[in-house]
Amino acid sequence: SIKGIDLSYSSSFDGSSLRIGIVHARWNAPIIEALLQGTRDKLVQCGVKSQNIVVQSVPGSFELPFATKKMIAGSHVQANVGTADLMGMVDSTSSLPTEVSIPSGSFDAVIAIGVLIKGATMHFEYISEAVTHGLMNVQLESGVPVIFGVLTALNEEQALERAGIGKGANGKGHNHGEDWGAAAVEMASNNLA
Ligand SMILES: O=Nc1c(NC[C@H](O)[C@H](O)[C@H](O)CO)[nH]c(=O)[nH]c1=O
Repeated sequence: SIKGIDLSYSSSFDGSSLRIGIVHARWNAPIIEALLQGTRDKLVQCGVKSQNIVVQSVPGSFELPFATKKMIAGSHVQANVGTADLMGMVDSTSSLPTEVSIPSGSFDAVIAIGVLIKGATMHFEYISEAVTHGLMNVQLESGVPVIFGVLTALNEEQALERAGIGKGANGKGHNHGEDWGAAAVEMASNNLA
């Protein structure tokens, strides 16, 4: 489609050998949850194994660049046991969730997800600008693709529509998480080539 990513092309990438990180903010949680689900579904649809998807949350979008940098650098992240098991770092007697250190170079791409909604002050503009530049810097410095999954909405309805859960007259909208999942598989695959 003209507006979105040409999904038909990106679905030709095989995600079965990829390890993808997702860092998401917790502000506007219901919208985050929908975006996270859309992202996960698309990753799995592209062949990424669920145990190779490591999800970490941070308080808000302003924390996304720092957490993304740490995830790429390799540090203690709250990994699902599947990933830890895969790396042979956790015995089966451990309880969930497991804090393990994921070695650097573990992720082929990281998706940063946040929902910024304009309030009455300039807070929104400053965070949006800082987060956008921050994530771009992490990507260029690390050489690991960072997918920009931050909605910068002027009102809640705009955000809901972009998470595919809109309530407006023109329907529910499109879940942009699907585009981010497809972009992650494409960029990660090309980065390995
Ligand atoms: O203000 N609105 C928002 C917000 N503020 C918190 C900020 O990201 C950060 O967590 C704190 O400033 C602490 O550093 N974070 C969001 O993800 N969306 C918003 O809409």
